[in-house]
Amino acid sequence: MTEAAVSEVPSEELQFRLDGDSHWEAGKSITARRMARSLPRLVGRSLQLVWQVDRRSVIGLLGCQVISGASQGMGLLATTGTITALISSGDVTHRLWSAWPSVAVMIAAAGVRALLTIVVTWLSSRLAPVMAEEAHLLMLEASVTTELAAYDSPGFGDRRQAAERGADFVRDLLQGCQDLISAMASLAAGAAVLASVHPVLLPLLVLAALPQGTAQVQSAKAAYLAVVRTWGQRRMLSALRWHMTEAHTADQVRAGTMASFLLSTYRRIAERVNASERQAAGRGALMALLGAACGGLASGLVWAALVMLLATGRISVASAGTAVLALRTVTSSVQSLVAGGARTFRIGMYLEDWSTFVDEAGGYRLCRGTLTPKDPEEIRAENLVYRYEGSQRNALDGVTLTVRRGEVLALVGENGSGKTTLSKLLTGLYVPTSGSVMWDGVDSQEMDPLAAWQRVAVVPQEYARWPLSARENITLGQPTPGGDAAVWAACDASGADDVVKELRSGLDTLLAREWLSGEELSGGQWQRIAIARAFHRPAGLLVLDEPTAALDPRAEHRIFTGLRDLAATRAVVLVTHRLTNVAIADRIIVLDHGRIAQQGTFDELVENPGLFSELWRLQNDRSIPAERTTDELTKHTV
Ligand SMILES: Nc1ncnc2c1ncn2[C@@H]1O[C@H](COP(=O)(O)OP(=O)(O)OP(=O)(O)O)[C@@H](O)[C@H]1O
Repeated sequence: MTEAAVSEVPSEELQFRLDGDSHWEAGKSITARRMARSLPRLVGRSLQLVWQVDRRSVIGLLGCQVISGASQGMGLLATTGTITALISSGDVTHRLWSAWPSVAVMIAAAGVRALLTIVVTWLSSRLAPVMAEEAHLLMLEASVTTELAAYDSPGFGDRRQAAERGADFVRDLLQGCQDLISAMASLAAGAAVLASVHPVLLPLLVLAALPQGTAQVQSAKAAYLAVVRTWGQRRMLSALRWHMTEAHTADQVRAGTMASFLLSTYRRIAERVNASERQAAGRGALMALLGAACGGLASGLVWAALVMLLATGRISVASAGTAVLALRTVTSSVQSLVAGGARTFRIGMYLEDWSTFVDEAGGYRLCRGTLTPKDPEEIRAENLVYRYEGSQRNALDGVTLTVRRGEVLALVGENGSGKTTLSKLLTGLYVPTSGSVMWDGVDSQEMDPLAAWQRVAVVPQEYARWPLSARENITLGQPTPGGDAAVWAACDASGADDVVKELRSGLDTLLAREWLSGEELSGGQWQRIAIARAFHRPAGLLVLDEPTAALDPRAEHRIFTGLRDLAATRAVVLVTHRLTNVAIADRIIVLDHGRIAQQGTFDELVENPGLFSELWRLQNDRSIPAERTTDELTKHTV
């Protein structure tokens, strides 16, 4: 695409923002007060997480912080004793002897704090990775228990991505909480000492911290919003990175000489993301400047108050000395508190995304019935309507059909006519928008979905190439009582036996050459493994969606000659464009724009005029090659 062509693209297309994306709006409405209210809950949630994995370390951490705060208070109080002894009358030796106990307390307090800091660092570094892993696991758990339809929903990807980022931040939250607790402990110790010197000093100090606190919270919010605003663009960058570096597109990037186009597209999007971040950084710096100016003025007021108190004789010189030290402690703890609070506020926003996703599974938690189905004898679709979320039209519109055990039902039709969607509804992967799918009279929505899917075996158009052993690729980690004999039987029926026998360690061979020095298979060999996977599954409903697209004629023939035997104990739904293959089916359903256009046996459909016979004629039209004579073909071959 040329630069001129790019500039004509509507700007909303370049945002990669989805319809129904409420994240941005939600982000904008975050207020410091709302966050302050939800922070204790989020901190509680993280503590609960860490409590589950290592409660002894949590108790240790909290204990260390309390003791550290107490020893800091003792050290500060001992300062008054030290100064009083040093400035009292008498000879130097006597004054030093009187100061000694207070000095000993100060040294001991500093020693204890130094030791505790090391223990806290050790405990935190043990806990942080465990917490992060646990947070990711909870998120993965939520992801795999969503309805499949979630993945068709605008906004779900955003929520999942936000939750993933939140899970990354859980580790930082621990550090944030540590800093907060430690700052609070120091503050409490310093504040107690300061209040004992004179009660007016403390409120003045809190006042001095407020402008900086507000500024930091505002710049944290601006930084968060900059990330949310560019969410879609970041996702596009990540997709481009994936496509530019992974093996599955490496040949096309090269053969299509796409490298410079992809790099310039990446650079252009990255620039937009950077611009947004720069804007947020500028806003943050301005806020910090304002906060520091106001905070500086207020701090000056505190010091002036201290001087006034000393000058008017309201506090002694020793107390003033203590107050100076306490003020420094309290000032630095208030600053840590404000900075830590703002950081935790920012982390909290990400954590809110994670927490909401984990609680609600992105709004798509599987929530159907509890009935445990058996292998179905009969599956009936009644007036089935399905519309993908965000789509303007129905993918299926009023489909009624029945498929029984022992039967092969073929679904044919042009691209986009609804075959795959229908097969996903029959297996209970999708629930209908209206109408019903009944397994032996039980509505698919009333069945326990996991129990129902155990009764289903699917060869999808795009099958997974799991980076696992050949055996696990076939059993999907669920071996049957038949063990390896059952695996070999499935391989035999699918033609995967020839593939597995060639592998260096047979079924034990790792099929992940690219990453893990295993062996790699060709496209057709992978498809044989995918078919073996479905044949191995003891399921009453077998769905084959273009199962032989990558197979050679011998392998394809083997599959279709064995299919009737497989159908003896199963209901088989076959989706294919190769109409010669559907001759094997007992019944053929022809779909057109989501509706049933025709149905019948192969012979009936071929003989009667209609969509099927038209497609059949086109597929068997030899007129194009027939125009070239055998001589011509031979000439080309030579
Ligand atoms: N995830 C999705 N989100 C929105 N619309 C979708 C989605 N998947 C499919 N569709 C739409 O639903 C309709 C039916 O698609 P489906 O995949 O069922 O067709 P198909 O007959 O299997 O096509 P093909 O022969 O190309 O595999 C199409 O118009 C398609 O655009």
